[in-house]
Amino acid sequence: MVKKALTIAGSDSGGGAGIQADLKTFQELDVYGMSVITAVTAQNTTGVQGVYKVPLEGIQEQLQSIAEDLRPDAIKTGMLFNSDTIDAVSRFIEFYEMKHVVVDPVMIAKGGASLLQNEAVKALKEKLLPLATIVTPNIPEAEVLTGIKIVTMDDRKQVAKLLHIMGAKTVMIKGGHDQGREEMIDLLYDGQQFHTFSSNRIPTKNTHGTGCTFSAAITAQLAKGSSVVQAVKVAKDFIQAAIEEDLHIGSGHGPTNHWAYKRNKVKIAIK
Ligand SMILES: Nc1ncnc2c1ncn2[C@@H]1O[C@H](COP(=O)(O)OP(=O)(O)O)[C@@H](O)[C@H]1O
Ligand SMILES: Cc1ncc(COP(=O)(O)OP(=O)(O)O)c(N)n1
Repeated sequence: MVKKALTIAGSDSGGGAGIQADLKTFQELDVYGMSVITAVTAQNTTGVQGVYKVPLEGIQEQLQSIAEDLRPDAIKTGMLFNSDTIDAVSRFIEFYEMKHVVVDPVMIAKGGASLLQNEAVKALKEKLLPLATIVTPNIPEAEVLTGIKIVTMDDRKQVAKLLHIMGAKTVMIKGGHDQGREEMIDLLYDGQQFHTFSSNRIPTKNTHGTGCTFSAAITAQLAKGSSVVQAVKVAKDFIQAAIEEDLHIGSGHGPTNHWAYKRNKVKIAIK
C-alpha cells in the first residue's frame, strides 16, 4: 500500500522551498504527498516579496480534513509563522497521535525575510519540540532555540544535546551555514550517540529550499518505515544530487533539482 506524508508549511510561489519543495520531494521518493498551507508567500529566487497568513480557522479545517480521512504515515512542519498556528498543529499531532513527526524550525529565508514571528519561538520550543521524532535546525536556528552561539563542532554537539533534553527524540543540526569548511557536515544526535553525514561543499548560489527539501526527504523515508539514521542517509544523498545538478533558473538563489536523485538511480539501474 502506498505510504502518505503530510507537510504543514508555507507556500513558495517560486516553487523552490516550502510546500512546493516538500511535495516534489515526496513524489520523487514514491510517497503520496498532502499539504496544509499555513501562509502564502510571494517569493522568487531574489527573495520574499510578501507574506500572507492563512486564517487559523482555515489551517484547522485543513488539518481536520486530512486527519479524518487520509491519515498520514509521517508529517513534517515547516513555516508556521505564529504561535497560534504552532498551538493548533501541536494539538493536532497529540489528538490524532501522529507518528514520525519531522520539525523543520523554519525562521528566516535566505534573503532575510522573517518566516516565524519572534513571539512564536517560545511555543515552538515548549509545544512542538517535545513532539518531534527529529528536529532539523540549521546553525542560526539552533542558536535561537538554545541561546548558545555555535562556532565549533563541540558547540554543535552541546546544542544538539540541549535540544534533546528540551524534548526532541533526535536532533539534526545541518551544516550548510558553516562557512569555514570545504566539507558539509550534518550532525545527528539520537540521545545516545552522534552520527555525522558528510559531503563535499558544492560551490553554487543555487541553494534555495535546501533545508525544506532535506527535511521532506527524511519525512518520506520515515513514512516508508526507515529508521531515522537510514532516512537521513537517503535525504543527504537526495539533497547532494539536487544541489549538484542545479537547474540554473531565476536571477538570484535558484532552486535545487528535485529530479536529480531519482534520475541518477535510474541511470545506474540501466547501466
Ligand atoms: N553548498 C552546498 N553543498 C552541499 N550541500 C549543501 C550545500 N548547502 C547546503 N547543503 C546541505 O543542504 C542541507 C540543508 O542545509 P542548510 O543549508 O544548513 O539548511 P537551510 O536551508 O535550512 O539553511 C544540509 O544537508 C546541508 O549539508
Ligand atoms: C514558504 C517557505 N518556507 C520555507 C522557506 C525556507 O526554506 P529553506 O529550505 O530554509 O531555504 P532558504 O529560504 O533558506 O533558501 C522559504 N524560503 N519559504
